[in-house]
Amino acid sequence: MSSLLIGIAGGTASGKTTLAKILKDSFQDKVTILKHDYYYYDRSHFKVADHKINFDHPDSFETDLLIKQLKELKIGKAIERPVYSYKTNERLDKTKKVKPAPIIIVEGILLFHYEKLKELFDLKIYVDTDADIRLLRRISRDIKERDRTFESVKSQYLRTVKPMHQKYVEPSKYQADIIIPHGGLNEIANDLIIKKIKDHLRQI
Ligand SMILES: Nc1ncnc2c1ncn2[C@@H]1O[C@H](COP(=O)(O)OP(=O)(O)O)[C@@H](O)[C@H]1O
Ligand SMILES: O=c1ccn([C@@H]2O[C@H](COP(=O)(O)O)[C@@H](O)[C@H]2O)c(=O)[nH]1
Repeated sequence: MSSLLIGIAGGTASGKTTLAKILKDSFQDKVTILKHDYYYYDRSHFKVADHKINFDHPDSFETDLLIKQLKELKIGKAIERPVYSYKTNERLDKTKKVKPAPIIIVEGILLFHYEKLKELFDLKIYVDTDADIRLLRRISRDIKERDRTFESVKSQYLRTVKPMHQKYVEPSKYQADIIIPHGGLNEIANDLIIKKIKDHLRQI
């Protein structure tokens, strides 16, 4: 089985997970989703409040491991992916088994920054959402789901998230095959991607 590898990149809170979920709902067990975030290095020795961690720099991820595991999935082998906690900045001791599937979706802010990772994708999608909308979404999400305070989201955003977005994420947009404006619930774009996936499934 040759899997179709789809990369979904875009700034924080642009709608990457939302799009990946829409595709998963449409194709169910034919889709496996991986997040680059699972591959964050362990930073449990720092507290988020220390403001010393730059989670938005390309060196924060163990990207070589993601590349290795994607190559295994692509040839039909199951992998044991890392498990990361946003609440403690920790790579946990346990791993999680991920089975191969005809469609493998990877999502992450910086996927198209790395040459060797970028070239693995059969389809590269960049979800493009205005910075003010993304910031508002991130504030709500991080307070609700990632145990953060407004002050910590604000200072992290100004210190690292915004400058790294401008330096690394935004330029990587031009590596994409498709750029989706108003990310998340853009029905026309989502329908086009669904059609592309159906074409692939018909061929295998
Ligand atoms: N089109 C949209 N309209 C309103 N809220 C959205 C939309 N797309 C995503 N969201 C919300 O914004 C937050 C971030 O979206 P998410 O898909 O998780 O982004 P990402 O994976 O890029 O960080 C989530 O709370 C999600 O429910
Ligand atoms: O421990 C962590 C790990 C990551 N982050 C932030 O997460 C976003 C990437 O996730 P999205 O779902 O794409 O928003 C990135 O901007 C990191 O700053 C974190 O805060 N803590």
